[in-house]
Amino acid sequence: MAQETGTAALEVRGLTAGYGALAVIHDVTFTVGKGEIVGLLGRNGAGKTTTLMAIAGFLGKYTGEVLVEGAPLTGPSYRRSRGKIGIMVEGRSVFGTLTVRQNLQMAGVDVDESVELFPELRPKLPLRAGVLSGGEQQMLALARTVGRRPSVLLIDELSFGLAPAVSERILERLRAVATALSAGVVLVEQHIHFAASFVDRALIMNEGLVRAEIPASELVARESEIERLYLGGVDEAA
Ligand SMILES: Nc1ncnc2c1ncn2[C@@H]1O[C@H](COP(=O)(O)OP(=O)(O)OP(=O)(O)O)[C@@H](O)[C@H]1O
Repeated sequence: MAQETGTAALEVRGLTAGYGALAVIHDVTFTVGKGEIVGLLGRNGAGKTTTLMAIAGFLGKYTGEVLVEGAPLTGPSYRRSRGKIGIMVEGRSVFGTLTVRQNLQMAGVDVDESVELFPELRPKLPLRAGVLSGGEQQMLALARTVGRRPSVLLIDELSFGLAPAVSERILERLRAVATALSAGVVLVEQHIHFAASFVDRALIMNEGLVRAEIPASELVARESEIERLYLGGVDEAA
């Protein structure tokens, strides 16, 4: 499972961020080890996507600190995200009219390495990405994101809209990639049962705050408590 060795892949300290003057997430603090997958769970609007965007530096000014492999991130957002952080927030971000091979090449990734990490893509290389299934497109989007070998991967709802068996295969590939690259992964996942199978621990967010940190081994047993306190009505979480 987790392969934390020495310096963490990602440290988020006291991160407060939002849109314009409106802070949406507050004092978010957590660490992700190398090779570790941390799930981010929460109801709609809890601040999960905002957390990923803020870590990647896409939200302008904020308070707090983000460190990748011990080094604080500074500088324009594009430099951060193109370097040590890979972020996938908009689902299937592939070019439908280009081939799978061209999609990989356009992302600047090594095609041979990509198909080693994602063997399912090898027979699809000459096909236009638009004819791939939803799951295959999601895998291609993931391959494009991880192909530059980032230290940190921020992934939003990889399983959204996919059949459970397809989601499982993609999440298995994500686990293999995290291990192969020693990358720290933050994975937004709506389904507690998927999270229990594929993350090492989960952060439960509610109203922009991290309310609990729960090991994967306890997620299913504590499902009803989590649903009641954090994923249910707003007032109940107080
Ligand atoms: N571009 C934006 N401008 C202003 N407010 C925004 C913007 N994007 C999101 N928000 C607000 O920030 C809050 C958190 O949204 P966010 O998308 O981070 O939640 P989430 O946990 O990812 O939800 P979901 O599971 O529905 O995707 C919500 O109240 C949302 O309305």
